[in-house]
Amino acid sequence: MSFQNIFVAGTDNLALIAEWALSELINHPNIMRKAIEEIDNVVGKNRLLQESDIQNLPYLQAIIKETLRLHPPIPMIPRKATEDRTVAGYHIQANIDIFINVWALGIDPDYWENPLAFRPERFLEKQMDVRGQHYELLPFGSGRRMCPGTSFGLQMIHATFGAMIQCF
Ligand code: HEM
Repeated sequence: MSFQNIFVAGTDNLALIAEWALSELINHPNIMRKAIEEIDNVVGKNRLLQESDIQNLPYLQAIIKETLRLHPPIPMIPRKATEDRTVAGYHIQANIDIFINVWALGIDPDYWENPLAFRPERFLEKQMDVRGQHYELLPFGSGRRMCPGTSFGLQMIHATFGAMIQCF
C-alpha cells in the first residue's frame, strides 16, 4: 500500500460522492430546499458549517447515505475464497477471486422499498449506518479489510458538501 494509493483513495472517492450528491439535489429541488433549511436552522447564515455541526444535521447525513447507496464510489469489492463453500446454492471454489457487488446490494428490491428513487427520508425512518454492519449497504466494505478512512472520509464529505450547499 503506497502513499499514492492512500492519496487517491482519500481524494477521488470524496470528489465522486460530492459530485453525485450535488447532481441528485439539483434533480430534486425539494430535497435541496429541505437540506438548506436544516442547515439554516442549525448553523444559521452568519458562519460556515463546521465539523462539530454534523451531529445536529440528520437530513444532511441521510442525503450522504442515500448518495452512497445509489452511487457507491467503489461498486465492487474484491475478495478471495479461502476454502470451498456453498452460498445461496452457488458452489464457490477455494482460491477463486470473488467480487462483492456493493451497487447491486444497494438497489436490491428485497431489501429496499422503491430502490431506484433518491429518498434520503428512508434513513430517518430506520437506523442504519455505513460502517459494514448492515450488509445491504456497504460503501466502505466490511470486515478486516474495510476502509480505514471511513470516519475521516465521512467527516470530510459532510463538512465540505454541507458547506457547499449552505452557500447555494
Ligand atoms: C468517503 C469516501 C470513501 C469511500 C466510499 C471509501 C471506500 C472504500 C472501500 C469500499 C474500500 C474497500 C474495503 C473492503 O475491501 O472491504 C476501501 C479501502 C481503503 N480505503 Fe477507503 N473510502 C473512502 C475514503 C477513504 C479515505 C479518506 C482514505 C484515507 C485517508 C481511504 C483509504 C483506504 C485504504 C488505505 C483502503 C485499503 C484498505 C485495505 O485494503 O486494507 N479511504 N475504501
